[in-house]
Amino acid sequence: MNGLDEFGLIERLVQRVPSSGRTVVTGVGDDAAVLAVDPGEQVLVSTDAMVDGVHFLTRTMGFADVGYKAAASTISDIAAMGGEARHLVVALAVPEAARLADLEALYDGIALACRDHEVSVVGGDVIRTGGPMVVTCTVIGAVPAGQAVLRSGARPGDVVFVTGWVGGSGAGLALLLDGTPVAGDVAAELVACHRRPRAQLLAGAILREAGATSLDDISDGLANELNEISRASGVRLRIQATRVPVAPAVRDFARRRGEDPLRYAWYGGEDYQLVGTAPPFAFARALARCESSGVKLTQIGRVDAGDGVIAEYEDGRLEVVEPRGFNHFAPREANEP
Ligand SMILES: Nc1ncnc2c1ncn2[C@@H]1O[C@H](COP(=O)(O)OP(=O)(O)O)[C@@H](O)[C@H]1O
Ligand SMILES: Cc1ncc(C[n+]2csc(CCOP(=O)(O)OP(=O)(O)O)c2C)c(N)n1
Ligand SMILES: [Mg+2]
Repeated sequence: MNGLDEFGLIERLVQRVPSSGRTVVTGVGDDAAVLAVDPGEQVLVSTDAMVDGVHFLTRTMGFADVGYKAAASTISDIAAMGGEARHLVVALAVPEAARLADLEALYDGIALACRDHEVSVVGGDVIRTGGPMVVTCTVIGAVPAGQAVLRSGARPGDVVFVTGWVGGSGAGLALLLDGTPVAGDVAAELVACHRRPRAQLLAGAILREAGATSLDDISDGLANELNEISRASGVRLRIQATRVPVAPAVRDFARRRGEDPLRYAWYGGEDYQLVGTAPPFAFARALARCESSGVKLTQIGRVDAGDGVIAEYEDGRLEVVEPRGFNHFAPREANEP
């Protein structure tokens, strides 16, 4: 580590990231951070690990991308509760072969994600490992007391919606792994979706305020997340497949590979868009606010009594959407979109 010991390394890395904020009483440097909460709030906490060889390869991501995505994908869990993200704690397991410049690039990626999402780093841990690099981010956020949007509130009659475009990250990964020839701008867009996802904090807050009844972020694929909501809420979700906003670049990419573009939306994962439900009047309110804020929001279906997720295709075909998608403990071939 260029002659730096553990404490020198921590100092060097922390210098690169935003570390103060309105609610930071004591940040990096003591046994624990001291954080203020406003009256009438509840605290949100979530953690996610990113592992070399599982979540990224040197072939698919640079170190700055790894840092950015580790932070943004963790922050996304706060968006999925309708909350405000505030602080990040970063635990870093550093393999023997890592160079200081790699860790600095990783931290520059974390710093950029912190700025984009208005979050500060208030602590962490650095350890050496004989195994692969592991970056674990823990995010701390807040939500008005009693207003966090759970997965369990969907009710028959609600609208099912998704934010933004989906499928880009899975297609970007397929492109990085197999190198399908596509136009330069299409390739750049798909790769950016995979490497630099953004947490949908504004959309989450708008949807909470408008009265969404459930929310989840797309880490493992739309098929998995819809099934999570169906299971937690005890309802059936009926999805109109043609309404799923598969990104135009994904359609282009899939066409060249002779694939169904929808597979990247159902099973690709890591889009970090939000999927959820709301009563029709609440959805209309959210849609108006999203339009005036430049947030894309699309109705993709309806909630019925029953269970499971059903997709309706243009030709009238109905299909059960199985909760298949990324699963760490499934056989390797089951994790391909
Ligand atoms: N090792 C663990 N110990 C305790 N809770 C866990 C553990 N791993 C996951 N969880 C919890 O299980 C739930 C589902 O986890 P996960 O599928 O990873 O959620 P998500 O896809 O939203 O990140 C979350 O509430 C998470 O905090
Ligand atoms: C090299 C490589 N192979 C496969 C993937 C795909 N992938 C890895 S983890 C994952 C799902 C999201 O990660 P997870 O740890 O399950 O996040 P969580 O659901 O806990 O938020 C996906 C789609 C990838 N990003 N990179
Ligand atoms: Mg998780």
